[in-house]
Amino acid sequence: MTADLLPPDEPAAPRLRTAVLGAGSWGTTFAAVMADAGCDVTVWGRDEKTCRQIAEDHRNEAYLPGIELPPRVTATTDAHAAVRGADVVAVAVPSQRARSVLEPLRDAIGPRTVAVSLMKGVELSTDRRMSEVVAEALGLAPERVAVVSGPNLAREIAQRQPTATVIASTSDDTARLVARACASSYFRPYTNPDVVGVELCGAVKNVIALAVGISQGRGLGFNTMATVITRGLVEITRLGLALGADAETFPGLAGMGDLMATCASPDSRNHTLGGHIGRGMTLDEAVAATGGTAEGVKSCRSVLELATSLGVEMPITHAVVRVLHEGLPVDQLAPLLLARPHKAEGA
Ligand SMILES: NC(=O)C1=CN([C@@H]2O[C@H](COP(=O)(O)OP(=O)(O)OC[C@H]3O[C@@H](n4cnc5c(N)ncnc54)[C@H](O)[C@@H]3O)[C@@H](O)[C@H]2O)C=CC1
Ligand SMILES: O=C(CO)COP(=O)(O)O
Repeated sequence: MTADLLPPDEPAAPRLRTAVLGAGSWGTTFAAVMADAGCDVTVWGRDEKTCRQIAEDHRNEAYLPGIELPPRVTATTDAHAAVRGADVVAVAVPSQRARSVLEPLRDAIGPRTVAVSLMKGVELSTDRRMSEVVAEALGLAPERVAVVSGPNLAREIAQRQPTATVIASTSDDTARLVARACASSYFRPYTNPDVVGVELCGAVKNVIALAVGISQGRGLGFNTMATVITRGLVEITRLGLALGADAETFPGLAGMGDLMATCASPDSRNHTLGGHIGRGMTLDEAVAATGGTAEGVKSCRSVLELATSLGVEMPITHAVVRVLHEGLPVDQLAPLLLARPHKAEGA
């Protein structure tokens, strides 16, 4: 409904001011999503040329070739200026870099600003989820932090193809503010109080997508893919429940939804990188050939550490760690998983 169609006693909600830290594919796309939802958006990026292109030409050719950005998206290399006075600050840098990007901004965050993690990783040095890193680095109470996670491949959303997502926060007010900042005719947010579950789904599905990519790179077909996805969801659920997540989150958009999108799409960096490994590249070659941020490469280790510390079995994640980081030959991955002792499906 446009402002002039509102009844006279219902004033239009004030336009939100938002910032996005990170001018890569998801940061730029989410900025466009928020602008299409009616926000004024400032993107912060490290690269001057990229910021100038976003602000002046309404494009980010390095990350979103051919996409025209809404004019309400601007950009700066001054992170303090970007976040000052913002109602919502969304963070979309590689997970392992988030703490160092955010800590210097602690004093620039306003007393009512809400921070949003768009990241799908787990910090290596601490095994912390990204919403925990965001809260710690910015000195915010957990209820001022939200997580956005779901089947959200950046390129499709930048083309304004319809999708849905999950906005998780321990505070319903925070989740609803973020939903208001990003809801549009093609982007439908659902709120969820289960931050732990939503966030783990986003991080671990990248590891499962690596495993699916590896199997496809080895020439294996749909039965293998379905097996890895289904058993992958079982291990995501097991870890989530051990950390207190809600069982209903896992078959939802952030769980099964994102697993399906990431494990099926050639746009997924994790899926693509897994394919390179399956076809015989070394990890360094695969990282270089893929480009962009494939979070599962690092987060598989922190996820496994987290699982081990809780006594949770995650055989697919463990196998991915062994192939990527411990020298297990890629053709040994399937035999390793299939040689495990037989058991009941629900055990
Ligand atoms: N691309 C996608 O479809 C989606 C990505 N995500 C998540 O969003 C996060 C960001 O991913 P993308 O935007 O896709 O990655 P990207 O690789 O497209 O962009 C990363 C951005 O971070 C910047 N960056 C790298 N190191 C930095 C540092 N030390 N300090 C500051 N900036 C730095 C890069 O210059 C680049 O602008 C990841 O956690 C990813 O899992 C979540 C949903 C969808
Ligand atoms: O998270 C994503 C889709 O929801 C993007 O996946 P990749 O990081 O593997 O490209």
